[in-house]
Amino acid sequence: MEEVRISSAWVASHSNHVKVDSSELERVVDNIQGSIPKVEWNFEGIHYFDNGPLTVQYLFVLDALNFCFWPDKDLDYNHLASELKAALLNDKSALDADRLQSYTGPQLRQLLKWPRVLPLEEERIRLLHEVGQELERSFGGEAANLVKACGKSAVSLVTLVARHFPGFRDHSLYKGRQVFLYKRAQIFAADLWGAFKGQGYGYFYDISSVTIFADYIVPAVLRQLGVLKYSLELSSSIDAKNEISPGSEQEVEIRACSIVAVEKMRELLERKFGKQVLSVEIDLWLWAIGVQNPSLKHHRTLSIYY
Ligand SMILES: Nc1nc2c(c(CN[C@H]3C=C[C@H](O)[C@@H]3O)cn2[C@@H]2O[C@H](COP(=O)(O)O)[C@@H](O)[C@H]2O)c(=O)[nH]1
Repeated sequence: MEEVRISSAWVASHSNHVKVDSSELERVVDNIQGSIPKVEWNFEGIHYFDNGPLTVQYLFVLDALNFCFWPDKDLDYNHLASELKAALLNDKSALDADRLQSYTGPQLRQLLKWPRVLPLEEERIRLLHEVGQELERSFGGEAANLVKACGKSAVSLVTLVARHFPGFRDHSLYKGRQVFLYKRAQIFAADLWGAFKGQGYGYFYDISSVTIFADYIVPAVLRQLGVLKYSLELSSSIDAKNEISPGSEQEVEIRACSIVAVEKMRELLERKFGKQVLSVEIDLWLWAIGVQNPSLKHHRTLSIYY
């Protein structure tokens, strides 16, 4: 995703609150002796998988809702993934395009076995409807057709998803410029790649183009590793669990600098150790570290993008 790399690099070079610390980056890479620990996709064993188009539908709906869990301290991604799986095992048509268009908040809560209002619930419903309507209008109701239309290119898939589904257009304005981050659109491509083990619906000749998925866990891990350095003001705000406004300089810098840090890590792995690693693999390693550390302090932004 050239536009993600280029616009994130611009943010990093104009950043006021966040810096990528190259010497710490080198230390981290040396510590692991240039080998990114391998983390299996679905290491948690929570995802639906049947090796067919229903898996694609599942992953698309999952990534349409893959954002903002932190406002409810008991809710997390695992819950969403495993309850959507349970819903499909119980009723194979639960995520059909016509059904997606008719879910109400209480019905979604019931589907996810969640006892109270979900964070950003109205947005989740609006996005489910958007996915159902556009899948029906342009892709015969099936996310699998969306994937077939991308010609085995992850870049085309991300572009196609963003073009058809406004809820996936994860971008910001930073100092007047448009910055592209595309977290959920890119993670959809990566989830297909991971679930189908790079075969069939998961084969993309350009999977190396995908960047990390700028969420609230990976930046917190990079900060803990010392690779991201925050200003005193930003550090105190995050540690005090203050909310950071969506689209603020601080928020965009946190996300963009995380992308840049991992791209630099990738370059270093190649230059120093001759290793070619995908950003997706680094992402999964960092994310797995983060979710296994419940005391990790992450930034809190109300957003449908991550
Ligand atoms: N960068 C990055 N961010 C990711 C994921 C995933 C899940 N990926 C699945 C794919 C294969 C694996 O086996 C995973 O199961 C979720 N998130 C983000 O984390 C946050 C949720 O955190 P918590 O509130 O603690 O559940 C939220 O912003 C969510 O969007 C990832 O892989 N990379």
